[in-house]
Amino acid sequence: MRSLVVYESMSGATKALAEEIAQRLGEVGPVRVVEVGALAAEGPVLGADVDLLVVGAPVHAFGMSRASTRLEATKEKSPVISATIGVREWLEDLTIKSGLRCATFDTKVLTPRLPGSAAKAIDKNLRSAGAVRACPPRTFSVNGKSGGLVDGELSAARAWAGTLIPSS
Ligand SMILES: Cc1cc2nc3c(=O)[nH]c(=O)nc-3n(C[C@H](O)[C@H](O)[C@H](O)COP(=O)(O)O)c2cc1C
Repeated sequence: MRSLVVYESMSGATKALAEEIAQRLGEVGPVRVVEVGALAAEGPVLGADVDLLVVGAPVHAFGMSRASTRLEATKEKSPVISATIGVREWLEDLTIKSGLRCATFDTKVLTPRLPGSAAKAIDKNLRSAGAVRACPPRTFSVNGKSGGLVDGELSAARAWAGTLIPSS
């Protein structure tokens, strides 16, 4: 199984999860983990050789980030990792093969627990573009806007990635 793990991240929490997920998926086949702006710079068409697409992003203002929320994030921490575009903008131009398996995740603060999901929005967009769900969207928790992952979330992400591997 060839996997592509795409992430957007401001201060590194979502990136750390993406790398953990990629490491687990790498146990069963080739995997690439890439920041969304870097991938978008390669063009809007996703390689036909990908079997599983995993996309992760932080929740900003109850959903996917926008240019304005990413600017706001730079006030929390600068420089940010995803400094060019976010998943929202990448999805606008994305072309994928029909039937591509996809899984989405997001990061959001543990307390106060706020409504809203980036993962659900990404999932909806990917399925509109022709992807099929490998599993429901998943949320992982962080300690405040740039306080890093809540303890246990890296191992939870690893376990979640394991559920994306089809049993042979
Ligand atoms: C501008 C901005 C808006 C945010 N809005 C929300 C929100 O609506 N709900 C929430 O739970 N967390 C919110 N957060 C916290 C982010 O989800 C958190 O910073 C992110 O998960 C950290 O991941 P990263 O290190 O990969 O950027 C917001 C953060 C920023 C910077």
